[in-house]
Amino acid sequence: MSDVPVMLSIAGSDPSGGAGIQADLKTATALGAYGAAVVTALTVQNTRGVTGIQSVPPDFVADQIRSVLDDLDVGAVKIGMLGTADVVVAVSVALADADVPIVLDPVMVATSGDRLVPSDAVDAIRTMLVPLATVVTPNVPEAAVLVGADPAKDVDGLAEAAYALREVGAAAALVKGGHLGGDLSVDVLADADGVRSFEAARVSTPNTHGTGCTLSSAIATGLALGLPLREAVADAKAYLTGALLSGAEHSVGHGNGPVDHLWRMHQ
Ligand SMILES: Nc1ncnc2c1ncn2[C@@H]1O[C@H](COP(=O)(O)OP(=O)(O)OP(=O)(O)O)[C@@H](O)[C@H]1O
Ligand SMILES: Cc1ncc(COP(=O)(O)O)c(N)n1
Repeated sequence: MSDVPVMLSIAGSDPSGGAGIQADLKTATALGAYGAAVVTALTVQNTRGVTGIQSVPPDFVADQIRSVLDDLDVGAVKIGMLGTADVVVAVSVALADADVPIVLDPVMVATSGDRLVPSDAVDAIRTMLVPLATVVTPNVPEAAVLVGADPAKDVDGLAEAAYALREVGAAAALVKGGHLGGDLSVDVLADADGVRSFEAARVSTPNTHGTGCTLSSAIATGLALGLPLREAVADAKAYLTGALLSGAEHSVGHGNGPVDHLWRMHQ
């Protein structure tokens, strides 16, 4: 009997199914891992936006994490929306001694533009979680907030922000360029070996709900499967690009629809 690789997502719920833990579990499943999930917050959300947030008590989030880590052989953790500063603290304490790769998606704002965490939570993410991360995966505005600089305007700016995040204490940083526009969608990784960029043709589609969640959980799944970080990022980017291309052909909801997590099954 062989062990199943386990990816644990610690994130918020998106009841419309395209982002948050729902995206993470679909991604882990699609990529061949077992997906486990600790819920940190409930959102009232659909493809048009977020209209409510109910956070889970911090101790209850920590208890969920300990319960899963005590029992399952977790190969990698993905952290997404945390909701409040107290939940950030609880998650950092619960994970402090866990010997497992951590992918930190410092979720601050949804695709719809709705804010998902208050500003004191951002400070806690910077000081308590970034130093625990194997890789942190901010978009352009999130990277700017975390390093206290102007938002990147081009690929060189992505690299500068990625370097700066290593100074803040992340072992590696992947700054995502989805917000930069252009024919290519470029993300830049800074790790101990230097800088590498990951490019994909930009997909012309409104259906981008959940891209950030999907990329970070795909990276965590790759790490849980035993891939080195750069390979996990390359595979995750290819998986996300396929999901965007297939999602552009399918319609779910009436706003920014989701990517198609199960695109390989639909081919
Ligand atoms: N239209 C697109 N075509 C191809 N790749 C894209 C597109 N939009 C975003 N991406 C990719 O999706 C990932 C997430 O990028 P983005 O910078 O948008 O992060 P995010 O803001 O966290 O996500 P979201 O926009 O879902 O909130 C990155 O790998 C980015 O390059
Ligand atoms: C519960 C939850 N978590 C995260 C996001 C960000 O989603 P995106 O990947 O579109 O930035 C979201 N909209 N909802």
